[in-house]
Amino acid sequence: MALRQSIEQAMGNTMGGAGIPRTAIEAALSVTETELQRLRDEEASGKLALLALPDETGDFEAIEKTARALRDGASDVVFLGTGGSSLGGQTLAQLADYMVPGLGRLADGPRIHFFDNLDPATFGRGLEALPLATTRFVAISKSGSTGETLMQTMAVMRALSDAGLKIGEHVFGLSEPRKENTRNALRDLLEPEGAPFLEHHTGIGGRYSALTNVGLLPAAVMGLDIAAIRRGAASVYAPIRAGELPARDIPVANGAALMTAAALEGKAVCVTMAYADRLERFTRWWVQLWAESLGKDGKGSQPVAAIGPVDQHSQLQLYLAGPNDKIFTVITTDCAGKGPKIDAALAEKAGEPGFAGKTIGDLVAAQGRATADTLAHNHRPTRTIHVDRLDEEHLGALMMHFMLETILTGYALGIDPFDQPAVEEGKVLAKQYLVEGAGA
Ligand SMILES: O=P(O)(O)OC[C@H]1O[C@](O)(CO)[C@@H](O)[C@@H]1O
Repeated sequence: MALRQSIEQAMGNTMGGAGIPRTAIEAALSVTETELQRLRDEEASGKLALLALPDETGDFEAIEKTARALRDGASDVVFLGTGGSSLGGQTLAQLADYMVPGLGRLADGPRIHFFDNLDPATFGRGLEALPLATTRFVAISKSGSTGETLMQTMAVMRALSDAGLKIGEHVFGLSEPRKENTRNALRDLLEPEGAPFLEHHTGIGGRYSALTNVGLLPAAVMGLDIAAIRRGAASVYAPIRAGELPARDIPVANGAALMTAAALEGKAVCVTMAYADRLERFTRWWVQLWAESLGKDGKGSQPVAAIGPVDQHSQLQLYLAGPNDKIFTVITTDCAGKGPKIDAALAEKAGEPGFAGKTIGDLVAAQGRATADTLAHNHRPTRTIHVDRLDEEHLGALMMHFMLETILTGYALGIDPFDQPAVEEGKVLAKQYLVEGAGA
C-alpha cells in the first residue's frame, strides 16, 4: 500500500482519555459511510469531476507538448498565478528539487520560478534579472480575473515589448474557456497577442486542480512522470469507488472521520508536520485546501504547516506543552538508511557513539517516530501517515488522500468545501480601493 495511516495515537482510549473519544470517531465514521455513497453518486452524475480525473489520460499529449515548447531553448520558465493556480504545481515541482533548501534546481533544464505572491520589489527585481529572450512565462488563472495575476501578466507583457520581444512567443496562458456574459481578462490580454492557451478544467476549482493541467504542466516541465501522479491518485479513490469496504477500512474515510470528530470535539487547530524537505510545499498546498474549503459559517479549524525536524526547534515546545486544542498529523517517509553515513571515529569524537554507521536518514526517521510518540505521551492526539516512497505515484496518492479527506470532512460537518465566498468579497474591494487610490 502506498500510504500507511494510523489513528491509534489520536484516540482517547489509547491516550488515557485525552484523545478524540472513540465514540465520537465511531459516530463520525457512520456519517462518513453515507458521505462515501454521496461521492460515488457525484462521480456517477458527473457533479464531482475530480473523482474521474485520475483515470483520464486524454489530456497528457497537450500537457507534454506545451511542456516541450516551454522548455525548448529556455533558460527560465516562470509560472504566474496564485493560490490553487500555483501551489499544486509547486508541490509537484518540489519532487524535482524546486524550493528544496540549499539545493534549488541543480539538474539540467531550465530554472523554474513560481511568482505566487505579489511584491513589487520581488517582481520588479525578477523582471530585471531574468534573461527575457530565453524566458517563457505561463499565466495561470481559472477565473482569468485575479488582480495579482493580471498585474504580473501586464508587467511581463510591457517588459517583453520594451525588450523588442514578441509576447505570443514568450507567454502561455491557462484559464477557463470564455463564458457567456463573463469577462476573462487574461484571455482578453493574451489571445490578441497570439499566446497559446491550455484550458482550465471547468468542473474543478483552483485548490483541487493539482491533478489537472494546472499542476501537471509544471510537473511535466520539470520532467516528472505525470501518468504516475494520476495513477497514485487513482489508487486512493479506487476503494471508495468499488464500494465493497466499510468506511473504517478505507484510510481516507478514517482520516475524515478523525478530523470530523476532532472538529466536533473543539480542536481548533490542525497541524500537519512532514518529515521531508520535498513535502514542504505540500504542507502549504494543504493549508489552502483546508482553510478555504472548511473555514466558513463560523466553522473550520486553523491549519498549520510544519516541517521536521527543523520545526522541532521552533514549534514543538508549544505543541507539547501549550493549549491542548490541536490535532496532529505527522507524515514520515522511507528515509531510514538514506543519505551520508556517519564515520564511527567522528561519532566517537563528538561523544555520540550511537551515531556511528548511521545515516542522516536514520536520524530523521527516528525523529519522526519520536515526535509522534512524544506528542501522544503528552496527551496530544496524533495521527501518523507513512509514505513508502517519495515519488510521483506516492505524492499523487498523498494529494488525493488529503483532497478527499477535506471534501468528506466538509460534507460531514455540513460545510460546502468548494466555494470561498468571503475571499471573493475582498477581491472586489481591493480592486475598488485601487481605483479610488485608497491603497496608498
Ligand atoms: O485561479 P484564479 O481564478 O486566479 O484564483 C486564484 C485563487 O484565488 C481564489 O479564488 C481565492 O483566493 C482561490 O480559491 C484560487 O485558488
